[in-house]
Amino acid sequence: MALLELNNLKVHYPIRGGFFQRVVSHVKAVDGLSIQIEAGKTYGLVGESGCGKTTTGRAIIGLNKITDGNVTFEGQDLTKIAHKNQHSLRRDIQMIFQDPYSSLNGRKRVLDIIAEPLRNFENFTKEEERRRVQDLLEKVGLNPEAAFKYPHEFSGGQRQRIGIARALTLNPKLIIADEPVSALDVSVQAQVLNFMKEIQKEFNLTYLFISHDLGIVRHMCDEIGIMYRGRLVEQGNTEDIYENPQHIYTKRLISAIPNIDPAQRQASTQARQQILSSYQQDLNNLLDPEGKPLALKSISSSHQVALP
Ligand SMILES: Nc1ncnc2c1ncn2[C@@H]1O[C@H](COP(=O)(O)OP(=O)(O)OP(=O)(O)O)[C@@H](O)[C@H]1O
Repeated sequence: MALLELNNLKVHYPIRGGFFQRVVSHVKAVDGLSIQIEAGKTYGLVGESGCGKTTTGRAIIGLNKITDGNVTFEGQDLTKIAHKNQHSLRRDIQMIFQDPYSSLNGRKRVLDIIAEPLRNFENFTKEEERRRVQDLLEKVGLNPEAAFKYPHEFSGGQRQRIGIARALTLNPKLIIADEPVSALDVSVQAQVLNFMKEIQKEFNLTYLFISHDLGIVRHMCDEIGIMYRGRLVEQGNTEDIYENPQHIYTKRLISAIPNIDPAQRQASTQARQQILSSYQQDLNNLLDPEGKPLALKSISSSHQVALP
């Protein structure tokens, strides 16, 4: 049984107009989307801006109203179960947002940001809460003292690690990562993506990975779905689709990735190896906000990022 299933999902936004602000039409942001994600896998939802990726992610966690179709998590239809049970099921699904600069509340300490989901679901004492947050900070490679600082005291990559720690607080089964690195510069992108892969095994996570970047998706995902105007035009095993795209739209997207031509691939792989080893050096030299070396894990060869 798939962990998450979308069955003919439709999300239409009403457009209002006229004196009485009546609904005059709809934007069919998602219009009949069906996907299945197996536990422990990463499914990439890919497509150009405006095709409905974010709307899909938000509908799964209940931030957007579903017009039709359903979302099934561990066999339970999220659109049908009682509100109380929805609440407990939704602790198993967390989201990492695109922009680590705006998605963390700048007026709250990191402790309060990461503890927020805990406060909605658990009755932890202040001491238990602090311990849990500081454990998570260590897991994401930050100093536990970061708990008492504010988001503006961290770099973009560090902030995204804080966002990841917040998503991990409740030990979720599924994480929806909506363009998790597109606001970061390329060297930091590699660190965050590799880190997401590392924690996937440790925390037994399943990812729905939303991105417009086919290079990154190829590195991250077991399966992909190519989305166009609210629907899938093609889905399947990532390598199969990259090697042998069937739909004209997929072919166009893939042909637009630099260095995807097999003749050039070997050279670009060597170039990537070189860039990655220099990133590794940068990683080793990374310091936390207090100038101490960060406890980062190394990039293993199986976790290499396809750089542009
Ligand atoms: N609140 C809203 N009201 C009306 N239309 C909306 C709303 N939010 C999104 N849309 C429209 O729905 C469509 C899908 O938007 P969505 O943000 O899901 O796309 P996306 O693929 O995630 O794009 P991007 O990569 O640029 O974030 C777009 O046409 C967008 O303009």
